[in-house]
Amino acid sequence: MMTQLVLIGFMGAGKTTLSQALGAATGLPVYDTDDLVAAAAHQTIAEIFAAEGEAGFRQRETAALAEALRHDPAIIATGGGIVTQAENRARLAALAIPVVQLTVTPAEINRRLAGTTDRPLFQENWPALLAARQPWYATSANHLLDTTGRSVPALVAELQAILNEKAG
Ligand SMILES: Nc1ncnc2c1ncn2[C@@H]1O[C@H](COP(=O)(O)OP(=O)(O)OP(=O)(O)O)[C@@H](O)[C@H]1O
Ligand SMILES: O=C(O)C1=C[C@@H](O)[C@@H](O)[C@H](O)C1
Ligand SMILES: [Mg+2]
Repeated sequence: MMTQLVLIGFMGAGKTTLSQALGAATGLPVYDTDDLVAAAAHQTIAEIFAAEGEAGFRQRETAALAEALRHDPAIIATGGGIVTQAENRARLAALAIPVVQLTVTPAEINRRLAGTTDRPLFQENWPALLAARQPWYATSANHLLDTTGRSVPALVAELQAILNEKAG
């Protein structure tokens, strides 16, 4: 049986946080493409960007998504830029499992990520990135979940309902 769920969305939308909380609530294993990339490279994401540029990181990330999807059951958190690659968008759009786009307002992204330095692209003109990616998240996902002002437990309950919908 397919028990998989993928979380996509912009930096700070809560993909990592909610994947961990959903994994804890369900006992399902969690795979985060950012962690898979860092583990395979034995480097942090910032180090990979510095050494290989964004292009090198994207190649590694595309491989990590394919790897994560080989696991079942699996709760899969992606990096915020997974949809920048046409190959990943096509892969996600073709999945017969829940692909949930997490959204959050720009003001709340700022609040959540203020002071962080571990996301190289958050240090740049991220509102322009968000605008460019918006249509790609939409075409890659089959569920939408707004996280703005909502607690992690409430959001986990929504994700569990999406998983159960699929199972039922
Ligand atoms: N529902 C929420 N309410 C308040 N804060 C949240 C919520 N979800 C996540 N956060 C906080 O926002 C920050 C970013 O969350 P997280 O790392 O899960 O985002 P992400 O979507 O995985 O980002 P990235 O694309 O960079 O991996 C964390 O400090 C986290 O605690
Ligand atoms: O939105 C992005 O492009 C990124 C998001 C993070 O999850 C990391 O994958 C990395 O910092 C790039
Ligand atoms: Mg994350």
